Amino acid sequence: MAFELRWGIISTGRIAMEFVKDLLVDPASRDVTDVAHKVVAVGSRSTESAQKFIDAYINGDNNVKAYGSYAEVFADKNVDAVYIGTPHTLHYENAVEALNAGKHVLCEKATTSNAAETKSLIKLAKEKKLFFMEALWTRFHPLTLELKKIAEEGTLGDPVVLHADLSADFHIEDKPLNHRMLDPKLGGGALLDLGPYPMFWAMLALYEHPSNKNARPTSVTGSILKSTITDVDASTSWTVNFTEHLKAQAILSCSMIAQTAHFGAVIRYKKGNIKVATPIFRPPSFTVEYFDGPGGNVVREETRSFSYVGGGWHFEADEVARCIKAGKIESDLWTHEKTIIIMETFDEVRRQGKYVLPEGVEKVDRVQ
Ligand SMILES: NC(=O)C1=CN([C@@H]2O[C@H](COP(=O)(O)OP(=O)(O)OC[C@H]3O[C@@H](n4cnc5c(N)ncnc54)[C@H](OP(=O)(O)O)[C@@H]3O)[C@@H](O)[C@H]2O)C=CC1
Ligand SMILES: O=C1OC[C@@H](O)[C@H](O)[C@H]1O
Repeated sequence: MAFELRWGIISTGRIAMEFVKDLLVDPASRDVTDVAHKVVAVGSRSTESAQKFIDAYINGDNNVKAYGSYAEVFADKNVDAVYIGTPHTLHYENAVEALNAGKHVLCEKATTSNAAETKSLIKLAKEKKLFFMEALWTRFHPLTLELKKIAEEGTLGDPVVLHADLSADFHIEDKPLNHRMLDPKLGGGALLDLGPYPMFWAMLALYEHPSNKNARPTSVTGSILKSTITDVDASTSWTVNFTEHLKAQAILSCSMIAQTAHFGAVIRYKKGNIKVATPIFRPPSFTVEYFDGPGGNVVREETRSFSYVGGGWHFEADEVARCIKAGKIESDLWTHEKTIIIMETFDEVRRQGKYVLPEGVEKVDRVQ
């Protein structure tokens, strides 16, 4: 009998819609039989919006509660886990409230405004013995699991350099100033929205590589180009070195004013490359190139492609359900530590690039 996780959703924006649509996909379509999902409540800043969301994406199911506040979702006894799909800078207070109400939490990326908030949330989750995870969905895709096996079985040797970019032209010139990509109060800009994905590939390929022995990054450099519309970052690049056990560097970038680059991520190993197709949040394929020797001539190339029913968010939902079923408070695949490292890196990039969030936005330890 599958363990059924009962979800409460807060917010009715684009990603909440994608996530809920995936919760409704039959787990059997992805060969999952141990866990299942049920949406029991949707909370929005207006009851009308919550009801519209239920009508549009949950087939108007009368058993799903429509609430005009997030607090009512947290208070609902039938909710086991809360999914947070609000803008980044609201995640902290939303997650604190959910955890204090005794709910497990899956929280969208960027987890919070800064690392101090993330650490504070994780401390609270531990105290309450509740599950907490950043919704880094790419980590749970079948493609990622397969790529990791190939990357770590030894033939390619250690990773040396990784390049990853995520850019998209958001046409910000046509957006209102309170749009979440433009408003500094909502943590607008490229880094907090798109940056988690280049950073994810660095974490997977470099941090998680067995030769790195879980060593944290040894240095970070960052450069920010501000938007001409508001004081958020339009294009950002950064490097992350892992030099304690590896000699490896990640060269990462993101932009909300450039078209998506033709390359996604390239991981360069001593004896080959892995090329991850774009878009790097949900790559359809990757190609492995094997070298003949030190000259770096490619002698063999293999491409693997992946497809499934749904958008790909259900894999992270399955992980949440499995962890909660097993009584875990964190995922082994996407640990609290990885989320903290990402947020610390973003703090440092913002510090170097002089992107300061407005007074009062960062609820814990404002970045100097
Ligand atoms: N994992 C992924 O693939 C993706 C993740 N994301 C992440 O999800 C979060 C939300 O992104 P997205 O869904 O695109 O954003 P949207 O603007 O589409 O939706 C955000 C929702 O948050 C709620 N909200 C609460 N307070 C505010 C506020 N002050 N301003 C605007 N909205 C508010 C609203 O719901 P209501 O009115 O019902 O309360 C709104 O619909 C971000 O942190 C982003 O990084 C985004 C896209 C993809
Ligand atoms: O998580 C995301 O992935 C896809 C992007 O389009 C989006 O802005 C971002 O939030």
